[in-house]
Amino acid sequence: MSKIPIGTTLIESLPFVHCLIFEKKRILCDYCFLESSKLYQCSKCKFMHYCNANCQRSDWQIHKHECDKFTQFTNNLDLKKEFQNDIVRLYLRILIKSKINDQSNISDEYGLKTFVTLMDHYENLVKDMNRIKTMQKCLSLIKELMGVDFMSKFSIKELISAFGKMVVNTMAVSNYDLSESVGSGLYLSAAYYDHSCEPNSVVTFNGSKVIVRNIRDLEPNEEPVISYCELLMSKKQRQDYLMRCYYFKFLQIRSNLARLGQKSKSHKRQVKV
Ligand SMILES: C[S@@+](CC[C@H](N)C(=O)[O-])C[C@H]1O[C@@H](n2cnc3c(N)ncnc32)[C@H](O)[C@@H]1O
Repeated sequence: MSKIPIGTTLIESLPFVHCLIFEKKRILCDYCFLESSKLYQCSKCKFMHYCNANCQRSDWQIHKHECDKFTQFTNNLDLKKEFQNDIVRLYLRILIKSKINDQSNISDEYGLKTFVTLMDHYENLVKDMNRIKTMQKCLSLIKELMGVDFMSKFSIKELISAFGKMVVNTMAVSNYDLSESVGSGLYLSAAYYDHSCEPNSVVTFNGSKVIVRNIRDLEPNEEPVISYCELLMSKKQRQDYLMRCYYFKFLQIRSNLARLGQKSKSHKRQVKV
């Protein structure tokens, strides 16, 4: 096995689910997150905007389950306001894709993770009262929008696990120069990569596509690692942040030896939950 030269694209893939931040609606396409001088509104719900028919078609697999329900926003402005919160919309999309579309065992082209194999930190999450309150609030809004029939398709355990997978694995999607956040996305294989405060790889985005590249040569069997946090924070701040958001105490890069035999996997920025 030879070294992986610096700058190699380790992962370039579309999200499992993603959601444009509300402030960027009518500026960026809801599917590809790219700017367009002309965006076409979904004629039915009038809530989604796409740059072309291809993007609308690609999003339809999920949007067809929301579209009818989003029409309520015309008469229920309070509910519309609640759904400006990206976390609620992303959570709804995760529930649709994993269960209603039955995609929980499907991986992306790299095959490192499926929705089923993502970490959910179930035991930590159920003890985390702040996140549980946020989850309950999201669920009551999703129930109001989607109805009891939709909710009855999920067990409590599935709802908690899906929320855990969202908060532990979702990346905040930035624009091309990482200067501002444009949305959030759950990327299956990129979610395989662990955190390091001395990362050997970085995450960037092209629209809603994630791109992971190594920033130095990687030795054979060396795991790509990315940073989950702002590296300018003090060590204590980083440790607190990683514990609060990802439920682990960062000491050092986890030993590659412990990983031999696993498939090689490779910045993630936390969405605010
Ligand atoms: C997005 S997942 C990373 C992938 C995970 N290792 C897996 O195989 O599914 C994030 C979780 O991985 C674990 N993790 C990531 N980096 C770590 C590190 N440097 N030390 C200990 N645990 C880490 C934590 O449990 C964290 O919540």
